[in-house]
Amino acid sequence: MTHDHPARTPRLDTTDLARAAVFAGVIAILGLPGSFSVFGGVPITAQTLGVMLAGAVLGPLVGAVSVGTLLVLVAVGLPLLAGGRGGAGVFVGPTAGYLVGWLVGVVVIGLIVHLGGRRPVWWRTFAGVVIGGVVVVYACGIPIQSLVMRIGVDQALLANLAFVPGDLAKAVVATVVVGALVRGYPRAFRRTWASRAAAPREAVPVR
Ligand SMILES: O=C(O)CCCC[C@@H]1SC[C@@H]2NC(=O)N[C@@H]21
Repeated sequence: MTHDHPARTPRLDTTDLARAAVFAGVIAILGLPGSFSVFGGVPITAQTLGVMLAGAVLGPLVGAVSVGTLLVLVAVGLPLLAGGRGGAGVFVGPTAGYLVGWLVGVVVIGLIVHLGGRRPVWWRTFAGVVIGGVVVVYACGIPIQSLVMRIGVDQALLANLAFVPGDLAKAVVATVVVGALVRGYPRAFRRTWASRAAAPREAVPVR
């Protein structure tokens, strides 16, 4: 005899943590080419590509663990941000809002890309990385930048236009990479929290 088991609360296991650590490493490595400062101490950086990939591949929960881990390591002083920066000071500087935006953004990306627990399709991946990895990151970053630098939000917004072409290019690269992974290494997406949460309830034997 069997009956439906209530939907399981997905738990993080060691594989999830290992995957989160790998992507925290990917984001850190993408900081190695350095950064290009445009205006007011907010650099152009390839690390946002890593955030996009973390959300799109790992999903919202493991993606958040990945970015959260990187931010904790930065806060305790590891020089993991582009240009070899780190330390608690960055969380009160002009880029503080963007860093918070990475954490919120990775969750939004994961939720959109893995909507309904389905495998990523290109248009949802692109929409997810643009909304979570660009719109959400700017929405968190611009107000804090304007506060810290004591400039108008409109001025900060205008300065941020410099990031748009590069960030859209990163969104395209992230979409292509995720598409290639879906085709060539679909296992990469089997363990996302969203897909496990949406999995059909298991029929468990009643003893
Ligand atoms: O290194 C830091 O302290 C965080 C950098 C934040 C850079 C922001 S993220 C969105 C936009 N796109 C970029 O390439 N740079 C800015």
